[in-house]
Amino acid sequence: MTDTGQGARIALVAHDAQKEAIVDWARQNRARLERFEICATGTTGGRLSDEAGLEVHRLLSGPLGGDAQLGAMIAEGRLAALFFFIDPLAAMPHDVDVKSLQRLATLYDIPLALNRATADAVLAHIVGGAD
Ligand SMILES: O=C(CO)COP(=O)(O)O
Repeated sequence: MTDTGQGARIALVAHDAQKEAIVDWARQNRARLERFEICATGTTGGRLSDEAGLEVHRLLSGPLGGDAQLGAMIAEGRLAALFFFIDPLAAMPHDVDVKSLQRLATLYDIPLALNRATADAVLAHIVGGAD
């Protein structure tokens, strides 16, 4: 597993129906998230920056290659954890990219949170590692 210590790179991603939820979660956890270098897919990153005040490195939008960029980071050992608030009720045109990202996170044993409850648990875990 990639090191999750202070300053490690983490990624935040949310499908459209979950963007309010990830912004709300990020606001509530801003102090803890700021210990890390944050990457996000394009639209999610814009919202996190504007509405949660986080410093975010924005990648391409997910459907335009952002999920694939994150998958490459995982394969190269450059991502320590992935917070991916997925929409469980809608089909995505870029489903293959979504699946690929989840597969690579699983393959490379990256902490992967797919909903808010697990995001809380993963964040507590990596913050503990960063102390
Ligand atoms: O589609 C996404 C993840 O699969 C998220 O992309 P955006 O943050 O650009 O909306």
